[in-house]
Amino acid sequence: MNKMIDSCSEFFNLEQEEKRQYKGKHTLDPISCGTSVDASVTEVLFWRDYLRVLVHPEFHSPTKPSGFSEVLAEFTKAVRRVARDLLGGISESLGLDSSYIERAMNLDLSLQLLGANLYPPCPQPELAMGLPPHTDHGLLTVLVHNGVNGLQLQHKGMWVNTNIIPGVLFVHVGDHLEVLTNGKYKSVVHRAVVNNKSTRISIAMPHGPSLDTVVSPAAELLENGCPRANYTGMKYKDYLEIQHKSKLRGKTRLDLLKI
Ligand SMILES: O=C(O)CCC(=O)C(=O)O
Ligand SMILES: [Fe+2]
Repeated sequence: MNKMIDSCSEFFNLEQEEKRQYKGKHTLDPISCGTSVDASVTEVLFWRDYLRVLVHPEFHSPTKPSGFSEVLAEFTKAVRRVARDLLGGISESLGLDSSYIERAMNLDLSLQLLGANLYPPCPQPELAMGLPPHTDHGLLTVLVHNGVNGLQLQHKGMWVNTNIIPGVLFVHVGDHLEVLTNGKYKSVVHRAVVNNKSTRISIAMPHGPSLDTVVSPAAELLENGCPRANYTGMKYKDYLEIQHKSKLRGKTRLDLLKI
């Protein structure tokens, strides 16, 4: 985990020239990096550099810094194993077979992303935001950071600071687990704030279904006592396209699927 954080730090320290080749424009570009969120759709800038890499089902990696791709490959595999185990446990918690989500979401071809964020110290942190309030699109996101806090979760209308112990994997629920479970699991609205002392690095790894899976509430969950589906189905890939074009704000994209 520390090796992955160090490698991301080295990537962010590369010369602009070397990073320029990764100026991705489309949501499924294998590698993209830049500043803020996506300057083409967001007029407000955020205090953040990012690197976004598609790591599964096809593995991609920047070629520099040296050793990056080996560290990323190992991290990708280890984190995917954790996410799959958790999804097995979540299936059971819903009274379903432990392999239910794995099969229904076609996890052998699951979309897994590396989302690395760098938040440098900000002279006026009260006037800036690292990442605006949003939910993640996948089933689960596994997050680690370099020990500098900054992630806040929305709970009952209030922002709650997280205090993530270094070395711990922090996991939150994404939009598609909310849809699949018909709202039994709720995706978490979160944001990243910045500070004026230390650089923060976070690595978020969203795990989704396969791109062509149409996700709708599991029929098995609608049979017993829950009379109707609260969400319409949508292909995961189409949802990602919509998300890419919209401004990051709270749960607005999930509202599109609510019946
Ligand atoms: O930096 C953080 O803690 C949050 C990152 C995040 O929410 C994301 O990359 O989706
Ligand atoms: Fe997020």
